[in-house]
Amino acid sequence: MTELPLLDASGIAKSFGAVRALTDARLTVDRGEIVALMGANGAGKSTFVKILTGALKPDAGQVRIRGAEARVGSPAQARRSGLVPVYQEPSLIPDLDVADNLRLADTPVDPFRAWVSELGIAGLSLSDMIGDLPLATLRILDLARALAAEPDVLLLDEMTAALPTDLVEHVLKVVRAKANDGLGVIYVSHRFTEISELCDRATVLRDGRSVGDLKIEPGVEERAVELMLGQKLALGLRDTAGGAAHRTGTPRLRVRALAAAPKLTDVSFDLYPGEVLGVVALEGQGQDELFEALSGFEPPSDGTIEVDGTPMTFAHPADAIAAGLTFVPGNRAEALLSQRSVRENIALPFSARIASWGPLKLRHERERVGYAIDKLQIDTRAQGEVQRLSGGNQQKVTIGRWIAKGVETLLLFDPTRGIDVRTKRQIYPLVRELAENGAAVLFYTSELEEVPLACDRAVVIFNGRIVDIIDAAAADEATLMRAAHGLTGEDSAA
Ligand SMILES: Nc1ncnc2c1ncn2[C@@H]1O[C@H](COP(=O)(O)OP(=O)(O)OP(=O)(O)O)[C@@H](O)[C@H]1O
Repeated sequence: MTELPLLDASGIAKSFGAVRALTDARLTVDRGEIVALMGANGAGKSTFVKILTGALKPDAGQVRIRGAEARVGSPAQARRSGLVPVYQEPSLIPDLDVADNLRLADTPVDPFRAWVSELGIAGLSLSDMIGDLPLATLRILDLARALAAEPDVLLLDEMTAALPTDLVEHVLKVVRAKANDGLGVIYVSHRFTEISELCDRATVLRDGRSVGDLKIEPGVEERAVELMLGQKLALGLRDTAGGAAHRTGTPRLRVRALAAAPKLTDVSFDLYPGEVLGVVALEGQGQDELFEALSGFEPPSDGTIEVDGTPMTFAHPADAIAAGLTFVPGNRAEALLSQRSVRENIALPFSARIASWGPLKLRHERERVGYAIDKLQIDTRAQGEVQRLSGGNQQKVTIGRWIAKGVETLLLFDPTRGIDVRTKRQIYPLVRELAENGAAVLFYTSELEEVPLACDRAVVIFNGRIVDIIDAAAADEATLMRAAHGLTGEDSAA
């Protein structure tokens, strides 16, 4: 007799007003199985995960656990049924410390601490304030909390989207080991490399409907994309030629011996107009401090920054903005006015010049906003409030703003977090177009495969210093990975 599936959800439907997020979603997970839930931005993945874990009530459908109807009417009920999520956005309360957050959710402290260190985070104190911790650490804490609850089915919604490669490796190892012990896992991700490394099977959603199941095997990627999008898409090619930058004359940004506590020790580079300069680093090598110093959020402790040949001191974000430096933070919550509309959010930078608005400018603004929405294919079905968009569509809004407005110097910190494969392919040429129109772009990405697709060169930061500068168009992931681990030249050949 074949064993009943651990989890079996079928016929799930959910609408938000006029938006039909799910019409007929289904999936099954067996004991010990890791199932990828795939779909383009806005396909309904997060809504599905929220329904399965009691955060949303479905309009229709059935959830069965080992063949018996399951009660998932609230998060507590779902948890008692063994279904435990890590949602797409960090769920810990920023104004409380770690210990208080654990108390609130009745999380046992010792297993939590054991999972935190197993997952690669050292030196966490229970008195650390959540609001002071980097996004990547928060994601690990969310996962450690979920594992400490001893689930039967773990639902991970883009858990790794903000994680650099080394932490991703820890997560994949732990999840695989738990599955080997019998845990069922639902794994939502836009990262194919992780899905093919980790998952046994994929189930694909398109426009709120389950459209197919695929066994993960070599060559499955193309078929998965076709199912997700309803059309074929060429993968793995750079769409635009590189080398728009002429690295002569005065750089837009000249950084020398920049240091910022605790991790940035000595970084020097030049960024030229017309150039997209990648930044490659594993978790906590100083990249957060570099972007905070350049955007005026945390003044550096040492070193110099010149913009177009003029020395600058950024004591406040306003100083960096006045010098033409635009920062797009990795944490979209910091960048968006969540209760305002998509259009208002994209038009935000225009309103800085409100005094000079006339009818022509307004029309120009509307056209530019429309252009960005169109170019990024932002799903505007729930456009009245940006917080109602899917995660990937919110991320597109943070970028769309600068596509609409145009920029001099753009500091992008992991800009494609949670964005689907098709839109990523649309974003790289748009970033390159900004550069070709004279912008200088600094582009940190936690996804190494983006470097050759988007950048001209990449600086590799290890231990707070630049250890390598790589010609990006030719850089493969293995080369970048070795460099990110601090292995260059002869070391890496060994
Ligand atoms: N509270 C809400 N109110 C209105 N619409 C919503 C709400 N939550 C989700 N939606 C809409 O439901 C649809 C599906 O969103 P969902 O977040 O489930 O997509 P997703 O597949 O997880 O996308 P992504 O890959 O971008 O995270 C989207 O059109 C979204 O705007």
